Amino acid sequence: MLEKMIEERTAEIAVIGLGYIGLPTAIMFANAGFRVIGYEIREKVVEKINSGKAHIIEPEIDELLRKAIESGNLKATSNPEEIREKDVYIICVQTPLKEDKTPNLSYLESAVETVAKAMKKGSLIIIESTVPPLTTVKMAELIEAITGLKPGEDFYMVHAPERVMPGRIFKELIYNSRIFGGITPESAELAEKLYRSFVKGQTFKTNSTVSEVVKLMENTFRDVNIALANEFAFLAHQYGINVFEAIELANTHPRVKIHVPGIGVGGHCLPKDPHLLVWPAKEDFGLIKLAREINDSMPLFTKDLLFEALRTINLPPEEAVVVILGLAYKGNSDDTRNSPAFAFMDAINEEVKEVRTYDPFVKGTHESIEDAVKGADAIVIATDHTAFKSLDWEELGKLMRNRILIDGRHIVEDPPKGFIFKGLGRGEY
Ligand SMILES: NC(=O)C1=CN([C@@H]2O[C@H](COP(=O)(O)OP(=O)(O)OC[C@H]3O[C@@H](n4cnc5c(N)ncnc54)[C@H](O)[C@@H]3O)[C@@H](O)[C@H]2O)C=CC1
Ligand SMILES: CC(=O)N[C@@H]1[C@@H](OP(=O)(O)OP(=O)(O)OC[C@H]2O[C@@H](n3ccc(=O)[nH]c3=O)[C@H](O)[C@@H]2O)O[C@H](C(=O)O)[C@@H](O)[C@@H]1O
Repeated sequence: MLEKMIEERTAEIAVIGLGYIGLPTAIMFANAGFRVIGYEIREKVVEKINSGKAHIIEPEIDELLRKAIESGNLKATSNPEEIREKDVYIICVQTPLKEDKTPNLSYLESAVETVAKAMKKGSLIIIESTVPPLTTVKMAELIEAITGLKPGEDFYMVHAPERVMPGRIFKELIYNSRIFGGITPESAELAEKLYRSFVKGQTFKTNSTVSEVVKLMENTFRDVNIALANEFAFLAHQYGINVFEAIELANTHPRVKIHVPGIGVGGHCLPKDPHLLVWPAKEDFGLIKLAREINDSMPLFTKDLLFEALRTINLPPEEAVVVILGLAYKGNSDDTRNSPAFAFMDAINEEVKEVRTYDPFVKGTHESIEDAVKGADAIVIATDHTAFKSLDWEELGKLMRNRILIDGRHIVEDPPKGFIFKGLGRGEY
C-alpha cells in the first residue's frame, strides 16, 4: 500500500525541523510532486517559509522554495495537529553536544514523541539527523512505548543520513550517493524508493546501526585528517617552510590527499560527530580524541602568531586594536555555529585593548571593512570568504595605525608590502 503511494507520489510527507537540512529536503520532495508539510517549532521561521522566503542562505533556495510553495505542495506549520496521520515522517532536528561533550538528544526525543502522537499504523519514519550508534533502534522502542505499535511490523523506521555540504546543498541532494539503514529490510527498501523520486546518485541499503556509524565515520575521517594537516602546519613552522606548498606537492602522489590546515574546525558537525561516534562505546579512543584536541587548539596557535607579531613592533597587547575578518565557520556561509573565530576572540578578548569584527555574511559585525580597520593595529583572517581573496591590503593598510596581518585561512599568497605578516602554516615568515 505505502509502496504504491510512494511510486504514485500520493504518499503524504511531514518533515520535522526546517533548518539547513529539513527545509531543502522538504523543498525537494515537494518539487518532486509529493504533498509535504513542514513542522517547525520556531514560529517566525514558519511564517517566513510560508511567505516564500528562506531563513537560511543557500544558492538556489529562494526560487526552489517559491516554486514549492506556489505549487501548493509545501506548507510550513508549528501546529502538531496538522501533521496527523501522514504516510512518511522525516526527522531533521539538530543533535548538538552538551557542555560536557556528550550528546544532547532532547530535540530528537521531542521530535520522535511528536511523531509518535501524530503517526498512524503503517507510517514510515525516517531519521536524517546525525545520531550516536544504536539511536534509531532506541527511538523505535520509544515509539512502541508511546503507541503500542510494533517496530518493523506496525511501522517502518530508517536512518537516512545527510551528506550535503552547505553552499551546494541542492546539487548534492540530487547527486550524492545515499544510504538507507532500516530497522528491517522492508523499511530500507521503502525509504530508498521514496528518495529515488529526486536522488540521481547511487543508493545503498543496510541496517540502521551501520548507517549511523557510516555517517559518523565520514565526518570523523575528515576531522582526523584535518588534525593531521594542522600538525603538518606546526612542523612547517619548525622547519621554516610553506606547508601549503608542501601539501600541494605531496598531493601529487596518486594516493595522498592531505587536507587544509587552518584556524580551526567549526560547524555543527565535525566538532560534534567524532564525540557521537565514540560516546556509546565502552572504551576510550585515542586518535579520534587527540584529533579533536589538536583542531580545538588551532585558535590558540593563531593567537600565538598574533602576539609574536605584536612583540615584533613592541606593541603591548593591552594597547592593541585587533580586527577579526570573518566569523562564519566556513567561507561564503552565514553559519557561525562552533566557529573557531569565536574561540579565537575569547582567547584574546581579555588581553587586547579592543576586538572588532567584520563578516559580510554575518549580521552585527562592522558595516564595512574600512570602518573596521580604521586605526587598528592587526587584522586576523578567520574565515575563507571568497571576497577576502581580492582585498587590497596596501589600501587597507593606509587606514591602520600599525600593519599586522595574521592569515588563519590561507587567503594571502604573497604578504602585502609594509605589513608584518604571519600565516598559519607559513613557516617561512
Ligand atoms: N547542516 C548541514 O550541513 C548538515 C546537518 N546534518 C545533520 O542534520 C541535523 C540537522 O542539522 P541542521 O539542519 O543543520 O540543524 P538546524 O538547527 O539548522 O535545524 C533544525 C531545525 O529543527 C527545529 N526543531 C528542533 N526541535 C524540533 C521539534 N521537536 N519539532 C520541530 N522542529 C524542531 C529547529 O527549530 C531548527 O529549525 C543534525 O543532526 C546535523 O548533524 C547532516 C549533514 C549536513
Ligand atoms: C565528510 C564531509 O565532507 N562532511 C561534510 C561536512 O561539512 P561541513 O559543513 O562541516 O564543512 P567542512 O568543509 O567539513 O568544514 C568544517 C570545518 O572544518 C574546516 N576545514 C575543512 C576542511 C579542511 O581541509 N580544513 C579545515 O580546516 C572548515 O573551515 C570548517 O570550519 O559535514 C557535513 C555534516 O555532516 O553536516 C557533511 O554533510 C559534509 O559532507
